[in-house]
Amino acid sequence: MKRIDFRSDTVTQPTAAMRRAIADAEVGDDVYGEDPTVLRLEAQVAERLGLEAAVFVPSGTQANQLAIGAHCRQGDEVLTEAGSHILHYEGGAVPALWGVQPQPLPGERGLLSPEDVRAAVREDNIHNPRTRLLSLENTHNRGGGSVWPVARFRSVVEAARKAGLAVHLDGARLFNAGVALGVPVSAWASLTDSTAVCFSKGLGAPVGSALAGRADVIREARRLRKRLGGGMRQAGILAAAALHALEHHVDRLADDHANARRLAVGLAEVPGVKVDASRVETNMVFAEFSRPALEALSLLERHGVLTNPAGAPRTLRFVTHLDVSAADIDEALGRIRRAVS
Ligand SMILES: Cc1ncc(COP(=O)(O)O)c(CN[C@H](C(=O)O)[C@H](C)O)c1O
Repeated sequence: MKRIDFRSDTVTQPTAAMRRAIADAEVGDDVYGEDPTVLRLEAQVAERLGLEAAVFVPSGTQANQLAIGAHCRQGDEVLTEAGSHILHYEGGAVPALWGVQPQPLPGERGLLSPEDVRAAVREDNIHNPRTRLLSLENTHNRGGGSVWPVARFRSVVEAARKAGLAVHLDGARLFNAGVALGVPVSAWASLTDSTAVCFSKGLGAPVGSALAGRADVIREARRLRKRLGGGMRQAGILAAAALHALEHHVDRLADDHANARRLAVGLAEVPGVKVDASRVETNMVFAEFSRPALEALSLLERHGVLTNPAGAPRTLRFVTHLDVSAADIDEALGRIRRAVS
């Protein structure tokens, strides 16, 4: 039975056209700054995000961690929403790599308010960690793929700036946010000091992310990347895939969003499954089952439908992507109906 894989949009496979772009890539030694394809990608990402510079990195996790290392010093504090990826899925890197204390702030579907930020910033007192950075996430993974309204994002960034904080955006799925609202990704990214974007998720590249930002931040991030062993040589073969993805796979994210809505509407009609289809904003569907999440996950897996836990006791996360079609959605719904009946 063909597996229908909703575990994540990280599972996408490079298309034949992308593989041709990889094979034809012009390359050089990127540690010497001589890989023309990496240089082209970094320039394009900076320009598209409305930021001064960018550095190509192997993963979204590394992009986020380089930002924290570049913005913060030991004993500093980073404010972030309580469900953020940097808190839950990066191996404790914030304290482990940088000696920085994360301060989780309860948000709603991953979004914060200016008041949340103002209330969390510590006064300058020798007892206190220094609140140095606000790290936001758009779309928000544990928030269900939620999108930040641009005006709200701007007001939260302004509150952080007034308090003297730098602002980082984990934009692993920022292109999904842009397609969902019909705005360029610079609408959010240009307001920040640094923004991470991933090519290896919905955009379908096999590997790679980028950190864009102020030139001084990216210079420091590049040094930290080398320190972490992230200096890559002929990385143009990976950058070519990212360039191909930026050219051919951004607009089609709307298909993933339509498939997510299709899945949500279908799941809402399955007995014993609870889904609020109106809350599906991008490529994620959070569905509550009438049994513990891991039991539901195993049951669906036995029927060839792969998912991941979503963080709540009975909820599974379904992520649509390049390798899931509308026909796959209908097939999966049939399998899920049979599985839970
Ligand atoms: C918001 C956000 N920021 C950063 C990352 C890290 O990207 P990678 O390190 O996996 O490239 C992810 C990956 N998210 C993955 C997924 O959703 O399946 C897992 C949870 O790590 C992410 O969702």
